[in-house]
Amino acid sequence: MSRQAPPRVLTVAGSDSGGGAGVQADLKAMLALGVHGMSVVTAVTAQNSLGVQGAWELPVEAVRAQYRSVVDDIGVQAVKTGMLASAELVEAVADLLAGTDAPVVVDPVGVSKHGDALLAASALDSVRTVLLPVATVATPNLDEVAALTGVCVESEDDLPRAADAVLALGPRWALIKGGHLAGDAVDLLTDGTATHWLRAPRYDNRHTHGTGCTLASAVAAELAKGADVPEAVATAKAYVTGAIAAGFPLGGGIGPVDHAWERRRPGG
Ligand SMILES: Nc1ncnc2c1ncn2[C@@H]1O[C@H](COP(=O)(O)OP(=O)(O)O)[C@@H](O)[C@H]1O
Ligand SMILES: Cc1ncc(COP(=O)(O)O)c(N)n1
Repeated sequence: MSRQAPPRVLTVAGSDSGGGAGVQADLKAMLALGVHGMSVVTAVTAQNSLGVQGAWELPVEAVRAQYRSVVDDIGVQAVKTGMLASAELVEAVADLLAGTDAPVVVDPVGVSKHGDALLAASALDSVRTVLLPVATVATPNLDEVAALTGVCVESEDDLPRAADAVLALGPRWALIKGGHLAGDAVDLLTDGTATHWLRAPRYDNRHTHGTGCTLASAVAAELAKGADVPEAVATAKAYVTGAIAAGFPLGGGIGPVDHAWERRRPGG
């Protein structure tokens, strides 16, 4: 007797050879949260704990073909986007996503934790004008907020202004990640009407490679399972917080979060 398929979630993102961020992090988070993860690879990076040693974009045709293969046969209950590399890819992906009814989580990935560029400066305008308008939830970090809106966040008090500036670009919800501030790890979720502060203890752990990818994928997984946006974000925040607390050293630099932290707990 065959069982019913779990909810299906698609990541449209770059590959991280080191396995800590990008498509690899996305698929691990999706597995941990009980959905079937699928991928459209947009770019391949040679990457490890020390940095990004090289990056190669895939042709637009290859990105479109992967998307069609997945969506036309298997179907998706949620989509997450990550590294899109160039204006051409941002526009092609936004065009594909404009045709889906599934919720779309856009993580507007700009630079890696090591400071390496993952998006061409010339693509920022396309992110603003065609990608963010198709997002159900946009999840920028503070550097991405500054690059996209010009708003500089220096403390928690600036988060509402940042969220308003991101919402003005068209996503239904903005989740502003305050992970780069000092103090508690505070994020702000709003649709312009409802406002939810998400507060977690800051873990003094430098092994945070892949935090943003993991959070956005967890939001997509929960949306695919039927949660509404505030519920999905609350569950995803708890999941990424546990993964950061359990982040481990790997190589000589910044190690990854532990996607399987719940299974490693006693009794998990
Ligand atoms: N040291 C930390 N301890 C706990 N939570 C953190 C820590 N660093 C980041 N976070 C949280 O991880 C999530 C990802 O945020 P962030 O690291 O800012 O994203 P990005 O990877 O895009 O730079 C957010 O929920 C943020 O608050
Ligand atoms: C392919 C790819 N996608 C996204 C990130 C961002 O993750 P982080 O901000 O943790 O470096 C990355 N480093 N590599």
